[in-house]
Parts: sequence; structure tokens; C-alpha cells
Amino acid sequence: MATDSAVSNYLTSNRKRFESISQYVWEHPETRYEEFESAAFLADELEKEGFSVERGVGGIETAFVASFGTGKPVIGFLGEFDALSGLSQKANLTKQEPIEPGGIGHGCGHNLLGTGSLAAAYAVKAYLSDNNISGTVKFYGCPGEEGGSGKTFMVREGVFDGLDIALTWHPSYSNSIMSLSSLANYQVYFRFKGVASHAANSPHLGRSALDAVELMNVGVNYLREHVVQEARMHYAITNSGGFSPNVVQSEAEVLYLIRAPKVAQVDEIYKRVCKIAQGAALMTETEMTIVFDKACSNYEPNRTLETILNEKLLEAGAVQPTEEEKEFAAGIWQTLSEGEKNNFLAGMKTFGYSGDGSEFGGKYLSDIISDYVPSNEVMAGSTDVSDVSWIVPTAQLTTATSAIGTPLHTWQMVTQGIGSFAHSGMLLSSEAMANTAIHLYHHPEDLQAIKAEHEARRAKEAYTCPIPEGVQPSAVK
Ligand SMILES: Nc1ccc(C(=O)N[C@@H](CCC(=O)O)C(=O)O)cc1
Repeated sequence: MATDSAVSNYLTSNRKRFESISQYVWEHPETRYEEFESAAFLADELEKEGFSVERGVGGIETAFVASFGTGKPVIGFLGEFDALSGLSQKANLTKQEPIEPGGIGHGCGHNLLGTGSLAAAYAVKAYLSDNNISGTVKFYGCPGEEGGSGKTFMVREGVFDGLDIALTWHPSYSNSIMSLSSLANYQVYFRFKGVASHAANSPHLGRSALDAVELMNVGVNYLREHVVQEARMHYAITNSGGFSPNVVQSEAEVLYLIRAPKVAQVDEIYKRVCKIAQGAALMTETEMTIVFDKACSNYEPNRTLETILNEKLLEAGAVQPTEEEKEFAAGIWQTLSEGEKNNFLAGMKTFGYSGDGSEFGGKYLSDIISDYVPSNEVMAGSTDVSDVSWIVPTAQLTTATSAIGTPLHTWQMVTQGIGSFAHSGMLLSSEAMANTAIHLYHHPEDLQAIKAEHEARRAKEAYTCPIPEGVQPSAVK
């Protein structure tokens, strides 16, 4: 491999392999920190390809790092492979039909995300060895993105130390640089313990933990008016005490996800939420304990790196869908609600699309690369890529793998996850990322400029990992 088109040729001639890797991960959907099959499969593939693999990094069983090459610079691709519960769905359909009712499914396209980053690492390895170039390429197997902040734990454990550049991508229905920041968050359990009693016979002797959860939620609902505009407070009742209304529930638990543009803002809201929980315990004469689950920071873009990634994306060019792919996408569009259809532009903008949507009139698949317009807005969502971005200059792109308007975390996302258009979109990200890395092995001056931008940002604001010492990653209960 000698030129930039070599990456494209390499990816095209190895397409079948990458499709089958993506399909394997899609067919073995696993939720946070239980990605045993997917992590082992990807790690074994990388090893067979000639990477040296370290499994169980950072004390996390399903986290791994695969490396090839020697010396500097060290360029890493971040890969995810976790799925979501309740989203089981058969492939290539325009109707909802689970493989296993209530089962797990790849609703965020992480089968593509992991495989696309792996393909970029393979292409860079081929380039480095064919051209005898010194430098290191790494693939980071990052578990538990969905609700687990795997990368944030990996950052805390020093897994990314020594890395010069991190590149990653996310499936969507737009081809653009993901230039927006994201919301920082804390995820925390509030556990209440009361006294069980017969609800009719001796209610005066009972102290209800479930009442405490309800009062806490009411308190937080009043707090909503008095926090920064972009803040979000979600909750799930993870233990309601049981199914018997004639028992005063002695144990109950609620899981809070608190988000805001900056960690300091999240922390401030979190402290107020803790006071509300204490208040609920006081009102109900129950005991309250706080169990910190996980956290992540806001994303810090690197405009110099984004500019190079955008050039490589433009050089690669958007995927031009086949008639068959267009027809399937039109069928998917028909399954979206009016609200989802009307939201397509807002959805695209969170992924860095900068236009007014007029290029897509009558189209159900994006066949253009959106103009790169760095945005200082914050996407209403979170990602643990953000913690990597604070310690290593990072850039992310998105490529279209699904029909316009397809919301993440839906059966429509799952069903489109192993189709031909999805795999073409995946390999477009691989190409742009691999060519960005190759560019940087040849242009140390650009690497310096990227680092200078990163350091200038760090000089203004230091980084501390938002997950306290001692807190360990945990699977969905
Ligand atoms: N490029 C994206 C990266 C992540 C997500 C996303 O949905 N993230 C979850 C992560 C939740 C978490 O950090 O716990 C969320 O915001 O709810 C969406 C687009």
C-alpha cells in the first residue's frame, strides 16, 4: 500500500471479513460489562491479524487493547460493542419483529462502531508494514458505553496513557464531523431502608422505603425549575420493594442520571439531589445510602484534528446508495411516527450536520458529506469518549448507516444494523479515520499543532476523573 487510495482498496477487498465480524457482534448482543462473547471474538480476531492483545485492561474483564508497530506516534481507534436491553429485532425488516421477545439488540449500532474502528486499525497496520514506517497503531476495546462509562473507568486506570491521538466514529444517518460537545453526567443509586409491616393491621409500625423514593422524586421534580437550562435529571425505580401492596415496603431504590454541560454543574445539582434524598429519608424515618455508579465528562473537541479528519472524509466521498437500499430506507421511513419524521433535522444536527435539510428532499438516505462547521453547541446526550478527549486529542465523525430520521435506541436501528448500506457507511468511517492516522505518521508538524491546541485547552481547565476512587464498573442489575 503506498497511496491514500490504498486504504480504500484494502477496505474494499477485505469487505466480506469486516461484514462477517460486524454480523457476529450483532448476532451476540450483550449489555454493559457482560460483552464476553463480543470482546473475546474481537480480541481474538485482532490477535489473528498480528496485533498483540492485552485483555482485561484497567481491571475490566471485557476491556482490551490491541497494538501493532513500534515507537511514536501512537494512534488509537476506539471501538465499542455493547448493546441495549429490550431491543431484540430481526435484521432487514420494515416491521417490528423481535428475535427473542424482551431480548437484547444492537440499538445504537455498536456492532458497526467496533468493527469500523477495527477495520481502520487493520488498514493502518497494512500500510505501516507495507511501507516500513515506524509508529504504533492501537485498537481500544471499550465496553459498557451504554450507561456504564467504560472509557471513563479506563481513563481513570491509565489505559490511554502514552496515546498521542484518539479517533472514533458513531453510526447515524448523516456524514459529518461530530464537532459538538456533550453533556457530562453522574449516575447514582439512592437506596432507602425502612421497616416492613402489615399495611392494614399495623401500618403505624411500618416505615416505607417506597414512600421515601416517591417523595424524593417529587422533590427532584421541584428542583427542575431551578437548574441550568440544559440540565437533565432522569430516574428509574430499580427496586420498588416488592409486589404486595399489603406490605409496607421496607426496601426501595432509585437510580438517578443527572446531566449538565460541565462536570462542576452536574456536581452542584447532584449535591442538591442528595439533600432531597436526605429530606425524603427524614420525612419517612428511613435510612438512606448513596451508591455512586458511574460518571462521564463533557466532550472536548480538537478543531485541528477535526479539520484533517474532515479532509479525509471529503476525499473518501459519501456512499451512493443502490436502488434496493433506497427502497428499503423508504420502507423504514414509513415506520417512523410523525414526531420522529419531523425530528430528523434536529437529530442530524446533534451529529454535526450544519445545513437546513434541503439537500434531502425526497431522499431517505444521505448521499452527501455535510459541510464542516465547528459547533460550540452541546448535544443533548452523553458519551464516555469525552473523558478520552480530555487527556488525548480526539476527533469523532459519523457516517450514514441508516435511513434518514432513524432514532438511536429503536428496533429500526437494530434492523438496519447489518445491511449493505450500514456496512458501506461503516467502511467510509474506517477509511476517513485510517487516512487521518496515516497522514499524521507523515506530518509531525500537524501532530504538534493538534497537541498545542489540546494543551492550550488544558491550560485553561484541568481534568479530574469524575468517577471517585473505589467505584467499580458494574453490569446492569
Ligand atoms: N454519538 C453518540 C454517543 C452516545 C449517545 C448516547 O445515547 N449516549 C447515552 C450514554 C449515557 C451515559 O453516559 O450513561 C445517552 O446519552 O443516554 C448518542 C450519540
